[in-house]
Amino acid sequence: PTLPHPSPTGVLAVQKQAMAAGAPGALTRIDSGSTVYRLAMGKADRAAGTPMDADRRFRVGSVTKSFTTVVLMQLVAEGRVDLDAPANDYLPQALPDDRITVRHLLNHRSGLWDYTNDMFYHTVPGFEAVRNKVFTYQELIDLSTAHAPTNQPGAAYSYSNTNFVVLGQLIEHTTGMSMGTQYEQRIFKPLGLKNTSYVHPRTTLTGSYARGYVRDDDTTLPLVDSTEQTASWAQSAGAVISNSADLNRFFAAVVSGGLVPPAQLREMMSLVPVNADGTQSYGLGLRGRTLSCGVTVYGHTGTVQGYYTYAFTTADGKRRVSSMANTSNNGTVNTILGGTLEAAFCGTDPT
Ligand SMILES: C[C@@H](NC(=O)[C@@H](C)NC(=O)CCCC[C@H](NC(=O)C[NH3+])C(=O)[O-])C(=O)O
Repeated sequence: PTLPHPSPTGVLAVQKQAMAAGAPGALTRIDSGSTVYRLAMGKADRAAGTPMDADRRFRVGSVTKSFTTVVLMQLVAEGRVDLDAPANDYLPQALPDDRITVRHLLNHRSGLWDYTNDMFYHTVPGFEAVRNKVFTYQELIDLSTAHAPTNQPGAAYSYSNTNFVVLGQLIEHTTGMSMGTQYEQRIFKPLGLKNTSYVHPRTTLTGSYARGYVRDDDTTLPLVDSTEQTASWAQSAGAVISNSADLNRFFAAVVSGGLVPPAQLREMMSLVPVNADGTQSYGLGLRGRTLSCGVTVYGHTGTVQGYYTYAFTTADGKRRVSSMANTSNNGTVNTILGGTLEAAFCGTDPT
């Protein structure tokens, strides 16, 4: 089906609403065939008064999970990892349940508790306690397995950062190489993603970037500048830094088979509904969103202190959008920002 034209005015309306709800700034880039829309407003740096622009780098949070999945699926294609084998076959230290398969980690059905539930129960104190900390994968996994599982392996979908921390440990243990090197050699370099990096545990962003501001649980308190952090609590579940152009190029490459062979791509894009009306789904390290005009788009969302991200593509890679608002712990902003998908793919314009 041919898509409606993108609505740049619809994107601007969404970004304006996100700012009214507390985001210091927002940016969106749409690549639609050879047409590019770059839309930004508000501030990239509140203290300096620097205006936002659509090319600035930012922390992409869980969009990292799609990068980690590409590395893993390349290992599957190379015959080095079997999706349906017990994850314990590939780990230095066993998970409590041998029935957890590699696939369960990729589709959030392992039942492993998400340690961030405890870590960030109180948003700003939790963040301040870890922002300069460096964790090993095992330390994060141990925080999770101190809790009972949320479900039996395979029995239910339960989103958990722990799954992708285990996958980071699995990839490093299997290849003997760091995640950073794997991202660089298997994705960043081949695709020429010059604005994408994995600098864990370095805390600073380089080049032209947006600062991020996390909101306190007491919303009467000022925003906290959360730009510099090790992101070691997230690592292979959320520590990639990128920009809208690179994310759009990445997801186009994923769905057009430029990064993983057809068999593995089919597995990644096999979506299982995860909400009541089926408009939200999950494949392997990929979220699916079915929009009002009937199109299902593939990609991932991201939430890391100071940054909300949406990065999605059509199944054929012809139209992609990446949006970011530089605040977090503000569900209203996060929901509003999701409206850029409707504007970009369905031409929806609330004005
Ligand atoms: C949901 C999202 N997941 C991710 O991006 C991962 C990396 N982030 C999280 O799990 C949220 C960590 C806390 C953020 C903090 N929240 C709190 O501290 C809440 N008390 C904040 O909002 O900055 C996704 O997959 O789309």
